[in-house]
Amino acid sequence: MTPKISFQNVSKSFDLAGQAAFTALQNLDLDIEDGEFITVVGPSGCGKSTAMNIAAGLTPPSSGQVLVDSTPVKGPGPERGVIFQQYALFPWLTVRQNVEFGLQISGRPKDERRSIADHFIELVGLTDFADALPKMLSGGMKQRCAIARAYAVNPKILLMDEPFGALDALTRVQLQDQLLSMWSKERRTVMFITHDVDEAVYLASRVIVMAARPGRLHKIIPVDLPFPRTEEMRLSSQFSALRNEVWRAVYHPASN
Ligand SMILES: Nc1ncnc2c1ncn2[C@@H]1O[C@H](COP(=O)(O)OP(=O)(O)OP(=O)(O)O)[C@@H](O)[C@H]1O
Repeated sequence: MTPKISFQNVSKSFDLAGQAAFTALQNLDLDIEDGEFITVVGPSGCGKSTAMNIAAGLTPPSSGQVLVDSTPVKGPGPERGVIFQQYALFPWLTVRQNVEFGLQISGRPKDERRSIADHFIELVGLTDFADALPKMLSGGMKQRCAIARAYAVNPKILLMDEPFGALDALTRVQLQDQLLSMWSKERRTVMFITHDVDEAVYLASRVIVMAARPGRLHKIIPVDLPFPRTEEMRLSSQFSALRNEVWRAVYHPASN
């Protein structure tokens, strides 16, 4: 099967004034299958965001290439939705208007925009706040709105850079379940960066562990837990074994 996203020998260096170029990412080879949910973990500075930004078309690679559906990425595209840790909502638009925004740009008629937006607002549990402005929402609600907005434009790929990083533990767990439930209904290919080892194991079918200096792929850990994931699974011995394996790979890469 052709991978949905294919990193092919991707490297990125940054020229630092007066110093030798800094290698943020070195020779990344990674295939992500259509409909797959992968998480990416690794110590700070190992090139996770750099890799994602290259796939998003926001940063060009120094060498190598990323293919999406066998076509080299040359810039951002509507088939790739990007969600960052900051909510990036328009403060002067309501929840519904924020979610409709991307649909408006793509020229969808008004009625259609409204029904698509309402569908995704319901999916993320914000129906009662559809007419509220972002300033009236909690951090978790803003992030749900950002997710609904990204989903509404129907991207086949979601690139998520620590989207739940700023949230409290309970909201985070709720959003993880919501995201998985949307993913199973609306099957997308997801690349999700996180610093949270539990989150990495809970969400993914494979955890991609990166190492730093230079940023590179260290290990791929398959998560053999069935979907849908449940709260009981988090407490299982299989889950703890996986969590320990990921933890060791991230924090003790030399012995793994
Ligand atoms: N525009 C830039 N100019 C110079 N160096 C950069 C630039 N962007 C990233 N870097 C460097 O590249 C390395 C990788 O950064 P990146 O943001 O990809 O890491 P990360 O794994 O996502 O880190 P974190 O987990 O802390 O977010 C870091 O050392 C960073 O300082």
